[in-house]
Amino acid sequence: MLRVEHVTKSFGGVVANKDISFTFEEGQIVGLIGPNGAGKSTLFNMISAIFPPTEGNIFFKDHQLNDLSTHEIVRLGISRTFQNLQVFKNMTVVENVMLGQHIHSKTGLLSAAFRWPSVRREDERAYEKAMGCLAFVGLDHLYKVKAGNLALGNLRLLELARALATEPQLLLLDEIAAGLNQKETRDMRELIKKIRDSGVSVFVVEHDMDLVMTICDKVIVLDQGEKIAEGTPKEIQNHPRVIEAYLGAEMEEEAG
Ligand SMILES: Nc1ncnc2c1ncn2[C@@H]1O[C@H](COP(=O)(O)OP(=O)(O)OP(=O)(O)O)[C@@H](O)[C@H]1O
Repeated sequence: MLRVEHVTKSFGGVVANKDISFTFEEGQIVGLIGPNGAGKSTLFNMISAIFPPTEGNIFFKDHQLNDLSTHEIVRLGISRTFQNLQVFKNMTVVENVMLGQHIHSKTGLLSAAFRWPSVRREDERAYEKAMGCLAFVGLDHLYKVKAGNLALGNLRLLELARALATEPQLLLLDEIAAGLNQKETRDMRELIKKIRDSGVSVFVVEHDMDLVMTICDKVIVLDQGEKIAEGTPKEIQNHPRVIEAYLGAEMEEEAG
């Protein structure tokens, strides 16, 4: 479904991703982990066409993604959530999800928001679909509430519903469980499995190891921009380079 081939991304002198390659089979939940600054968000940003790789290629079902726009990526069937929530606080929950169907990137969402009255008139079906997505994540009862009044857990569900509204085949979740309490994290875990079971492949960047290790079919580990390991959760947990990378990061934090 997804092929990342020798991808490198440099920001000036900083090499955020260095010669990364892997494949992603359809129907899986794959985890992308690594210490802070390892390059996880950079890789997600390239797969969702926020920016292109400096070198290498990314393919989704044989479409090369390198030069596509975020609109085109969404149309191909890739959707994502962002680490920093991107909701319109003065709009209702259902309106936020409807906007997501029109466009997905930060700037795209903004321009859709400016066109909001016409967007709203445009499509009865968009409303029905948005309500369906809200029901799927368990947020339909709050459809009329202003997004600004939602607690964090529900905001994350809203982002998820909005990403699902574009009917993705591949869903990228960037730290979807960050800041959630134990129960919310457990519920999120079940929801991610439910998404996978509905036929959507899921790629998760996550710091919650428990979540990653219990739901992922495969885990890819980055450290300082390089892929240092790839395997089943069990293989990854016992992998010497992974242990070393995390211990190293912890020791750096303690020292400084
Ligand atoms: N737009 C940018 N300009 C310059 N440097 C960047 C940019 N984006 C990321 N970097 C650098 O690239 C490296 C990888 O960052 P990235 O955000 O991809 O890591 P991460 O694994 O997602 O980290 P975290 O877990 O803290 O979110 C870091 O050194 C970061 O400072």
